Amino acid sequence: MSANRQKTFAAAAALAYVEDGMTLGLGSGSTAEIFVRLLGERIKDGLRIQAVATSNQTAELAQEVGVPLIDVDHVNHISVTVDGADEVDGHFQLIKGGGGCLLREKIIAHASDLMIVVIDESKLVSRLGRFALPVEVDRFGFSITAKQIYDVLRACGIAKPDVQLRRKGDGLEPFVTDGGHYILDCACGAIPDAAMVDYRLKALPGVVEHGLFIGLARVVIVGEDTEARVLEL
Ligand SMILES: O=C[C@H](O)[C@H](O)[C@H](O)COP(=O)(O)O
Repeated sequence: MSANRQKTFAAAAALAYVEDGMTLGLGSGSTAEIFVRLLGERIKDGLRIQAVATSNQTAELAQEVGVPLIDVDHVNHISVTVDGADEVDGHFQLIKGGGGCLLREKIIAHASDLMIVVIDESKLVSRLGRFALPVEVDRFGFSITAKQIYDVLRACGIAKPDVQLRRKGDGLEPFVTDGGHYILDCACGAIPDAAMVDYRLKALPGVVEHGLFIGLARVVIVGEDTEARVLEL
């Protein structure tokens, strides 16, 4: 069965958490995009909400499908954020940032009363790390930061980390985030202690943010072939 169908079940189930008058955080990526499109349909049917987007791409889509956006610096309170993930483990720890939107996603998730993660089944893992961990870094001295990240990952028990600068599709130019930073993708194989990696990466001056989301998601909705499974902490 297609991952797209599973993503649609998950995104549709997240609508049950949306109520009139809420300010929502809109995540990024293909699953969050399905949610935004479904939200647009509800708004056409009379739902009244406003939203803040976690990427330029999501903002463009929201405008296209009629979801009213509010400037992030005019938001007082965000009730619910709905976002995708690249990996989710049994403790609701996430890897995010496959699309390079992790910084804004984390800012909005952290400011929300509730973060709901919508995924297809393939994203559930017993241990994080099969997906390369994206780390957003300042462009200045990124090679120095890459070396420091390598050392941190080694110190966290990852035997052979591989830290690579993310490039655009053409492979020539570095990928640049909405915030103007580079992404270093860190292949780890498995991450034995995500909390330690979180803490130690954040201590590096060149690291702007990383894709480990720990203690943020409280609801995970897993799209399956015929329905969605809602997991709550
Ligand atoms: O930067 C991108 C985001 O963290 C996405 O939410 C994540 O990569 C999952 O995307 P998708 O739903 O397309 O698999």
